Amino acid sequence: MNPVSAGTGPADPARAEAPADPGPADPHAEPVVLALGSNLGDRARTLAAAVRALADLPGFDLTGVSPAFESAAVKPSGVDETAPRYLNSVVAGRYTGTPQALLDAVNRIEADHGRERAERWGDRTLDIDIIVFGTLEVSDARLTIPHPLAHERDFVLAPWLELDPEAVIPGRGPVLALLADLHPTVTPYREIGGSR
Ligand SMILES: Nc1ncnc2c1ncn2[C@@H]1O[C@H](COP(=O)(O)OP(=O)(O)OP(=O)(O)O)[C@@H](O)[C@H]1O
Ligand SMILES: Nc1nc2c(c(=O)[nH]1)N=C(CO)CN2
Repeated sequence: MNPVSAGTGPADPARAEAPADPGPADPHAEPVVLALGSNLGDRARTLAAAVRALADLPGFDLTGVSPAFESAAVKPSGVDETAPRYLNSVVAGRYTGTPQALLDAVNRIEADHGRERAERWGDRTLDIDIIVFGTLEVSDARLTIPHPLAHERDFVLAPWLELDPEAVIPGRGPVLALLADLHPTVTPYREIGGSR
């Protein structure tokens, strides 16, 4: 089974006008899954803009965008019902660069959307985490892949499962089984996307 098997989810409406035949897939591209989150500002608009920025990224071929899910903010001290609620979505694609180059790119997209880093798990306009990068395992000062907390976050697993019912986190197991073990905190929101 393909550990990521991206591309089975709904297409991004923002790309509906793209040419129908994108040509053959790059054999060197790795299937990647990214988790997007926002709890400040116009969250749906920000997530849609982030999806478009990813689609425009050189070397990134967008293959799927999940519906958005809403949930209360998880803080280091636990669920904070007083904080602005999050919208989360998951994006699948194929990427030809290195994981570090993808991290640089997503950090730039976050910065372009006003992301500020003040406190751990602080409220944010946009967060983009790299969840998996093919079957690669990375552990260096800047990057841990698979994302070390993805398996325990239903705000990551629930949208990902919608996109890919066969998804697996290398070393952790099927997303379906991981999600079944969690107390559900998310509620469906709606499709993100929108026009440019
Ligand atoms: N898989 C990954 N995806 C994104 N960032 C990562 C990853 N692994 C390590 N990092 C590092 O984490 C740093 C902090 O990221 P960020 O501020 O977005 O964390 P956070 O979103 O608050 O927390 P969390 O990583 O638990 O979601 C980034 O600058 C990056 O170097
Ligand atoms: N509901 C929710 N809570 C969070 C989220 C998130 O995306 N959704 N992201 C965090 C740090 O990345 C911390 N807490």
